[in-house]
Amino acid sequence: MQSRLTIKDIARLSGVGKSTVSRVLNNESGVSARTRARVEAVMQQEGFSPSRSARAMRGQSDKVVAIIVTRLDSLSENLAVQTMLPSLYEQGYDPIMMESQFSPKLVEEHLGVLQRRNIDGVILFGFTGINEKILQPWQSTMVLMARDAKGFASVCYDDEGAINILMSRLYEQGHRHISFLGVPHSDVTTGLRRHQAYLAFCQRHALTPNFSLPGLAMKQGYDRVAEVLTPQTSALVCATDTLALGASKYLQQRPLGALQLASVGSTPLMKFLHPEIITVDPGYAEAGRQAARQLIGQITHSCDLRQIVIPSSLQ
Ligand SMILES: O=P(O)(O)OC[C@H]1O[C@H](O[C@H]2O[C@H](CO)[C@@H](O)[C@H](O)[C@H]2O)[C@H](O)[C@@H](O)[C@@H]1O
Repeated sequence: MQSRLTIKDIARLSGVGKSTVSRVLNNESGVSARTRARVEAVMQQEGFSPSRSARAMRGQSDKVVAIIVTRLDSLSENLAVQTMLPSLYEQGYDPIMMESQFSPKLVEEHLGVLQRRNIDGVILFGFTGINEKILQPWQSTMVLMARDAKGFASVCYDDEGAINILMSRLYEQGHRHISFLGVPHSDVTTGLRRHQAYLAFCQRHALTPNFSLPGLAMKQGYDRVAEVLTPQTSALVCATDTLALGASKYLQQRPLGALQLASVGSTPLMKFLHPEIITVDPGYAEAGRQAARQLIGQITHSCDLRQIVIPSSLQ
């Protein structure tokens, strides 16, 4: 049962000041482990769940959801977030943004804070290495983005489909020496699945694969593109727009003759800077819309936990 106690009451019962309780709630530093444990024990014992009442007292929204992105500077995640926000606002939800930096530990910490603040739900951009156990308390009020997990709602991209579309287009155009710049297999979706789709296409069409898997950063595309270029290479598929932007900068500085670039992303920046690059849109905007709709449905108990896969489309 939810308690009617205030932060002041918790401070009194724990023998600390209000600011210390607030620090514990916000997971801030400056509180000893012993004090933190004492305050948490009191809150648990009293069934204390502060945020709704605190928000209501401040005249703020009582409907709050969190969006945990992996990187605030990710073009693809921003596109998804941009379409989540209007749906959330429309239904009266205030979003809180957090960043995980691909750190499972940070995800755990963020979820701890959100749980203590008793928020309504979470949209979590997933990644390899997150311990699914820490997600369990959120099973009915969480939507995973770009990853699925048994028993959770999710919105994913068709990684294999995106690469197949690009490879088929290049093959139709007559390219037979197609290289690939990607992401290490430790990243199961953007890394392993996209690379495997490239290899499978090469095998089906008797093409010789030529690839490098540097990572997600633009600089890695710039630094490593030369590794995959041979005198025969006529096309290059990049697993992400960001890698393609790095590769194209390298190619601008050292022109190597005609080379058709292709990438997964189709972000506005890429379309503006390089309309000549063939791109596939994995459906980031649609994914954002669907995730917001799904989460609201879960919070209001009006929809099941669905696993949604957004189809890719050639742009
Ligand atoms: O360079 P970006 O615009 O950031 O796009 C790169 C890829 O970002 C996303 O994948 C990465 O983050 C996912 C969580 O959002 C994570 O699950 C995945 O392992 C990471 O590679 C996005 O899902 C991809 O489509 C982008 O290509």
